[in-house]
Amino acid sequence: MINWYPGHMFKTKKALTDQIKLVDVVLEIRDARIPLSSKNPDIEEICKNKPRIVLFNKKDLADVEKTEEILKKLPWPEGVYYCLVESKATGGIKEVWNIIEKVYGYYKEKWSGKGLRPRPLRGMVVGIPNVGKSTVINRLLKRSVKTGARPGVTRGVQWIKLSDKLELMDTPGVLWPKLGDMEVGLKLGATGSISDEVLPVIEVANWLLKILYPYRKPEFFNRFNLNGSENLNEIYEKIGRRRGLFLRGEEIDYQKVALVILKEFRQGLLGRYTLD
Ligand SMILES: Nc1nc2c(ncn2[C@@H]2O[C@H](COP(=O)(O)OP(=O)(O)OP(=O)(O)O)[C@@H](O)[C@H]2O)c(=O)[nH]1
Repeated sequence: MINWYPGHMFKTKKALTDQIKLVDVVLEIRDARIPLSSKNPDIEEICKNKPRIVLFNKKDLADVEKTEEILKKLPWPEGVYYCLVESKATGGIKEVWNIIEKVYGYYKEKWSGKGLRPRPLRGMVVGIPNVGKSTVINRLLKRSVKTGARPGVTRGVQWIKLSDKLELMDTPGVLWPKLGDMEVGLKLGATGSISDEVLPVIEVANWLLKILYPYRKPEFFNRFNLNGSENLNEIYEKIGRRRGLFLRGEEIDYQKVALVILKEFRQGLLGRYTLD
C-alpha cells in the first residue's frame, strides 16, 4: 500500500516548502471525521512559523460533538487557529473570514512597524487528497464574487483575489497523509483519502462495520434493513440480496457490497461519525 510513498513524498514536501515561502498564511484542510488522522505529520515543519488556519471540513458528515472534544484537547499554539466547516454548504465559512481578519490585523501591525503599506494576505490551501481543498476555495470564492475575484500574477505564481484582505494561490498543495499504522490507513480509506483501487476494500468495509454497528445509529440500520443482531457475514448477505449484488447464481459479491458500504458511508447516508 505504501510503495509509492517515499519518492513522491520527498518531492512534494520540497515543492510545498518552497511555495509556502511565498505566502503569509496557510489554510490547512483536514477532515472533521478524522481530525487527527487527516493531518500531515510534517505540516509544522513545512509551514515553519507561518500563521495557519486549520479547517476541519465535512462537518456535515462528522459527529461534531466528538470532533470538538478531540480538538479541545489538542495544543493550539499562538498563530494557529481552527474551525469546523461544511464547505459544500455555508456552514462555518463566516468564521473562517473572522479568523482571516485576525491574521490580517497581525500582519497590518507588523507591516506598519516596518513602514510598509498593507496589502491582501497571500494564502495557500493545503491538505491530503480528497479532504475538500477545491471545494473550500470555491466556497471562499463565492463569498467574494461581489468584490470581483480575478487572478493576478505575482512572483510567477497565479493568485486569486478574494477580498481586499486575502488572495489565494490558485492551486492547492497536496500533502501525503501519514500512513504509519494500519488503523490510520483504514480511516483514510474509509473516508476516501486513499483511492479504492489501491485499497483492500473488504478489509476497510469490515473495519468500518465494526465501528458503525455499536454506534447504533438508526440511519445505518434503516438504510440496510438490519435489526442489530446480525454478524458480519449476515450483514453482507442482507445488503447483497437487497441490492442484487451477486457474483453468479446466488453467491454474494462481497467486493461490491463492500464498495456500497464505503460509498454510502462517505455520502453520509449511514449517519454522522467521527472515526478518530
Ligand atoms: N458532504 C460534504 N462533502 C464535501 C465537503 N467538501 C467537499 N466535499 C466533497 O468531497 C469530495 C472531494 O472534494 P474536493 O474539493 O475535490 O477535494 P480536494 O481536496 O480538492 O481533492 P483532491 O484534488 O483529490 O486532492 C467532493 O466529492 C466534494 O463534493 C463538505 O463540506 N461536505
